[in-house]
Amino acid sequence: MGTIAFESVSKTFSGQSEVRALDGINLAIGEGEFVALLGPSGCGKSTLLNLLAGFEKTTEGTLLFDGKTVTRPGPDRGVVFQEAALFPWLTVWQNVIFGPQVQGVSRADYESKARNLLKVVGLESFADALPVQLSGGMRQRVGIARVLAMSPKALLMDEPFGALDAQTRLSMQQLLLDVWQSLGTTVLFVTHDIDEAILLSDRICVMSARPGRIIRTIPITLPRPRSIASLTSAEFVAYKARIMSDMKVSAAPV
Ligand SMILES: Nc1ncnc2c1ncn2[C@@H]1O[C@H](COP(=O)(O)OP(=O)(O)OP(=O)(O)O)[C@@H](O)[C@H]1O
Repeated sequence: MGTIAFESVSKTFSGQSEVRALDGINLAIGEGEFVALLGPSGCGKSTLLNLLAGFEKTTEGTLLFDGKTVTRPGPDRGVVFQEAALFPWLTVWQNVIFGPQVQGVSRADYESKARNLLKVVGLESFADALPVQLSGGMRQRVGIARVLAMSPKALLMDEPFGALDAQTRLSMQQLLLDVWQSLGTTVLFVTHDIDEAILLSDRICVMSARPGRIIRTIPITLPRPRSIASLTSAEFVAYKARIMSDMKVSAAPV
């Protein structure tokens, strides 16, 4: 469960001027797979994720989640954005249990799961804190726990660590590797960051500038379980060189 299929999906935004954001996207993601979308700003990465989240509608093509056409948002697809959308007036614990409570899950069913999630994200001792008392990285940890508390079949992550400093970002990448390793949830992860895409994913889809197309799919076969130590392996560096060349990224002239 948690399978994703984009079949010839295109998206045009109409307004004063039309914007062809995505063109002919074909992408099949299997259960438990971790796929990164990598590409320049404005290439349609967020649009692709928003279609799958059910926030936007396709213009052409078919988009299936677990074999059913995506028509609206749903708890089977948990979305994590750059800034965790926490309720500032609720404690960490109340934020994490909010979704299951609203869904009518019984307290007995959500309580042990939520406690475990807080442990997994290293925030057991902050259960009673308010979001304002937390750092950006801690807030993002709560955001992830909050989404996972809904037991989604897929996690849709849109630059979730983009606003964090380099060191916090590394620790969040490690956390996500560990969470994914233990839960096996399907993940679609949007990023600009080549290192992040290689470290985390089973497969990287490189997108072109607008209109967004998938121009290259690169399987990443670095051994798992991975850790941030993988960032310095020779294999990792070889992947990076190849992707930089695919994306035509080169050192700026001095
Ligand atoms: N609601 C909208 N209405 C009109 N145009 C839009 C809308 N949403 C996105 N676009 C346009 O579609 C294109 C793709 O945007 P999108 O945000 O998906 O790109 P992105 O790859 O995620 O960029 P970034 O990495 O900068 O977030 C852009 O040109 C953007 O301006």
